[in-house]
Amino acid sequence: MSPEALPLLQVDHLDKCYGSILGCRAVSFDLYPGEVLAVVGESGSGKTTLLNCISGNLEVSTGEVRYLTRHGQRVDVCTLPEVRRRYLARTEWGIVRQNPRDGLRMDVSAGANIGEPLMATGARHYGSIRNAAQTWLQQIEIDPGRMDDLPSTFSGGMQQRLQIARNLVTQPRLVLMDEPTGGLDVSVQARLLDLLRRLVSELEIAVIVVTHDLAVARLLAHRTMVMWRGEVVEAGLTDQVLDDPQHAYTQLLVSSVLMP
Ligand SMILES: Nc1ncnc2c1ncn2[C@@H]1O[C@H](COP(=O)(O)OP(=O)(O)OP(=O)(O)O)[C@@H](O)[C@H]1O
Repeated sequence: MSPEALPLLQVDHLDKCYGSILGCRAVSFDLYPGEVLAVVGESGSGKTTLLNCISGNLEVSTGEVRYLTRHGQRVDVCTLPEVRRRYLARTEWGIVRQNPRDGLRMDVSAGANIGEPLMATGARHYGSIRNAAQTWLQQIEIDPGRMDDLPSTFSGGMQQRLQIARNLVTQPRLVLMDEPTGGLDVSVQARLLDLLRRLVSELEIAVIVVTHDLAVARLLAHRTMVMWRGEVVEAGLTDQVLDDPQHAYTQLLVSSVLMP
């Protein structure tokens, strides 16, 4: 991350209410190119609401989400016409969902799951698409010999790695991840986290990762933001937030992990 870089994303006083229910309130932060931000907090604290507002999948109540495109144009995701938002989602963003089945096409092969986003961004040469799929399968430690197998024949951890490859193959600039290791065995989680850490740093992607697992924040994120009841109660460098929490809720969150 270069010190003079402009923020890739600027979230400014974002509020989201579902009728009378608060989703999130007054959320503001900047995210720089190549930076990984963890959003942590208990269930119902507003993490997914925030992520969905940032991706434009959920209409905000008030506030702005400004994104700097590859072409140097700053756009407000909240007011961007649907067609332009879809274009950005296809060409500049990735979204990794907790359940790989929500982020994969289960009725096409593993290779096609990786090849499709490439085709959607203009790749046409069958041989090079297949080569790229093969290289990515190797990257995510899946035997390229399984290229023509359906994702349903893969384990949960393999499916999640495939979803990650499907999202990263187009070299997005911003990836949003919602509990990417949730629902996996601890040993599978550790392997996935290692892989994510390597890929994110090699490809210099900016990431917002929503998690209730502080170990995920510790391993992946440069900065961590703590949410409680829809609001950000603490934010800073991950080590600082987790080793020296200032807010009572963060202290509780950190100490509850330390308890046997
Ligand atoms: N579609 C909806 N309609 C009404 N209220 C909602 C809706 N989605 C979320 N909420 C409410 O918004 C608040 C924040 O929920 P959100 O799902 O963003 O939290 P979260 O931190 O992501 O929780 P989890 O970790 O369980 O996914 C909660 O009170 C929730 O009940």
